[in-house]
Amino acid sequence: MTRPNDKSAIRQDVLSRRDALSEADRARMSAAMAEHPLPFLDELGEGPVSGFWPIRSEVDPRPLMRRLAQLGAGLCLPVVRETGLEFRAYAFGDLLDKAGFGLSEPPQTAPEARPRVMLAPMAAFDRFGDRVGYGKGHYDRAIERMLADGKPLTIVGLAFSLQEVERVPAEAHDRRLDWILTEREVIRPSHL
Ligand SMILES: Nc1nc2c(c(=O)[nH]1)N(C=O)[C@@H](CNc1ccc(C(=O)N[C@@H](CCC(=O)O)C(=O)O)cc1)CN2
Ligand SMILES: Nc1ncnc2c1ncn2[C@@H]1O[C@H](COP(=O)(O)OP(=O)(O)OP(=O)(O)O)[C@@H](O)[C@H]1O
Repeated sequence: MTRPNDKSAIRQDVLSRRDALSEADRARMSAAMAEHPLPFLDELGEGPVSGFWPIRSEVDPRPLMRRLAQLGAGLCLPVVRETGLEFRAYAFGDLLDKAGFGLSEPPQTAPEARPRVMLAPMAAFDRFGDRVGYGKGHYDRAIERMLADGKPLTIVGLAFSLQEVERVPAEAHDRRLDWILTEREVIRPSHL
């Protein structure tokens, strides 16, 4: 049996571990994460990559986003709306709006985008490809909505290796990750 509380206990535990990292360590590990051979390069020609603008002690996906942009990928970022997450185009240098929780988001004038590859923030993850987010179900619902158009979506979870747990109590609505990137490795989840 999986109760929602299992996830919040894991979230709290792992986030306090992540908060204990120094800013210098986070920067070093975020840079290392961008240096791996990337298994989803073929998909880059098919549509934009959604990144995110880091908050608090999150992994910083921007070194990886820069590399992807240099490889020719278009980028987009999430925007929180009443109706759920929306993705809007972003290029380095564009201005972002400040939003709640320390978020930075593209303005409503930026064109809407449907990512082909999604870099997903995670509070915790396991090797089976299950993730825990901030508990709002934003990403779970956005993934559901995107897949409804029948087109492919490659979901890549990003986190520091110390955010790995033995097993996330996954629920029916959770979509598994295709890849996981940490500062140490590229993980192909074993979908058991
Ligand atoms: N960088 C980044 N951008 C993102 C997300 C994310 O996880 N990371 N999101 C992913 O969905 C969406 C924003 N969702 C968020 C939902 C809740 C909180 C938040 O901080 N909530 C509570 C509790 C957090 C906690 O457990 O520590 C709070 O601050 O009180 C932040 C972002 C879209 N953009
Ligand atoms: N596809 C979905 N459709 C409807 N409700 C959903 C869906 N996905 C998640 N939810 C609801 O959202 C809430 C949070 O879900 P969950 O605990 O899985 O969030 P999370 O994985 O931590 O967050 P996130 O996906 O935002 O990173 C739950 O109450 C869940 O029922």
